[in-house]
Amino acid sequence: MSTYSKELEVAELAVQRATLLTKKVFHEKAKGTLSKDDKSPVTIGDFGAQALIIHAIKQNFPDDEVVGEEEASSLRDDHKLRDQIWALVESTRLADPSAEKIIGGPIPTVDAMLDAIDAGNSAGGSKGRIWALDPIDGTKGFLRGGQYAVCLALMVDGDVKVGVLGCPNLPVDDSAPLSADVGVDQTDSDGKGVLFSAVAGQGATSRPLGTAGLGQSQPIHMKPVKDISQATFCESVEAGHSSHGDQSAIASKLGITKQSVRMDSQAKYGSIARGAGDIYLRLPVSATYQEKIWDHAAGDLIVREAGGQVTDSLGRRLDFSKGRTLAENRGVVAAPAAVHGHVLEVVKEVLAKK
Ligand SMILES: Nc1ncnc2c1ncn2[C@@H]1O[C@H](COP(=O)(O)OS(=O)(=O)O)[C@@H](OP(=O)(O)O)[C@H]1O
Ligand SMILES: [Mg+2]
Ligand SMILES: [Mg+2]
Ligand SMILES: [Mg+2]
Repeated sequence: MSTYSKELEVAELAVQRATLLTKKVFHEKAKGTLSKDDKSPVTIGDFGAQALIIHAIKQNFPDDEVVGEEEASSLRDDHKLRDQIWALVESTRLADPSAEKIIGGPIPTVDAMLDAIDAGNSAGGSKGRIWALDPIDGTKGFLRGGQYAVCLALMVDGDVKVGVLGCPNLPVDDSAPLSADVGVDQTDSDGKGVLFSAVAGQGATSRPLGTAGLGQSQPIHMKPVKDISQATFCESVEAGHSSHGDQSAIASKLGITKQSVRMDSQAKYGSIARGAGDIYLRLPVSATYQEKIWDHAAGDLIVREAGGQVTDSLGRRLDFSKGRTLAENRGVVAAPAAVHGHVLEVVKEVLAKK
């Protein structure tokens, strides 16, 4: 058995099961949305997916810790919302009973569900086995009908070893070109749904995120960039999450005339890892915001294992060992390894002029 094969299997199946739940909510008009203290949204889909994934981790690796985005305090008082989530969680099973068993079967009780959500409270850090979980990355995209991703990564002593991204609204086909509207008015109908995975030192793969079971996996690679002016660059939809102005200045300095592709979530990392896009730029808007580890851990590994390089805007590798945030990093620059240095020079030039 190769290293981390059990962790990869559990992570892939747990993410697949969680996407079955998020897909149900995606099609509901009422998504049980709450506004968190930082004013960002959370839905019954985020809570349910976090419960299912942490349950799968704890059944298989009881001593592992989890840094999960969500926590259950608001549900402990709001029984209506809690029961809505419980109904979803209870009704979400993998089609294959043996696969369902691998990820721990059903959650036994509503209290066990709340406890599973709250088990995502690890402080993170540089020691031991810690999973980083974003049950729905791009919640705003999820609510808008755009892209979103269910994201899970295992870190060992602060290094990402396994990364999985479930992207229900991206095309299955790795060779499908990135359409300019990939981030808006999306569906998860036929031909949609892809699961990206990587294990450190073992490459990156994609496979269909089928509802009946995971499809065959195949290796993915970033596209060699012959002429950077022809590159496709990806960025956030929300102007408050990354600086569209800086990113457009960087693109034009690189000679890129093509419109950027805007989409929510780590679907951006998956899209460049399989060569549908080339570059992901996330330049900081605020001097104080610290990126969260669950927004980057899986994508960082998948891009690097597909032949890319990922650093912050100062050229430092993303450091997942500093706790729940990337406290020592500023922004993200992800590109094929061969052109990353060039892109980074331009990033530094543009930021220096500010
Ligand atoms: N101010 C600020 N700056 C940078 N990033 C922020 C900020 N506020 C929130 N977030 C996080 O952005 C996550 C979604 O990032 P995306 O790249 O998908 O952004 S976007 O929604 O397309 O704009 C989003 O993840 P989810 O909450 O999982 O959706 C947030 O963790
Ligand atoms: Mg959020
Ligand atoms: Mg997120
Ligand atoms: Mg999230």
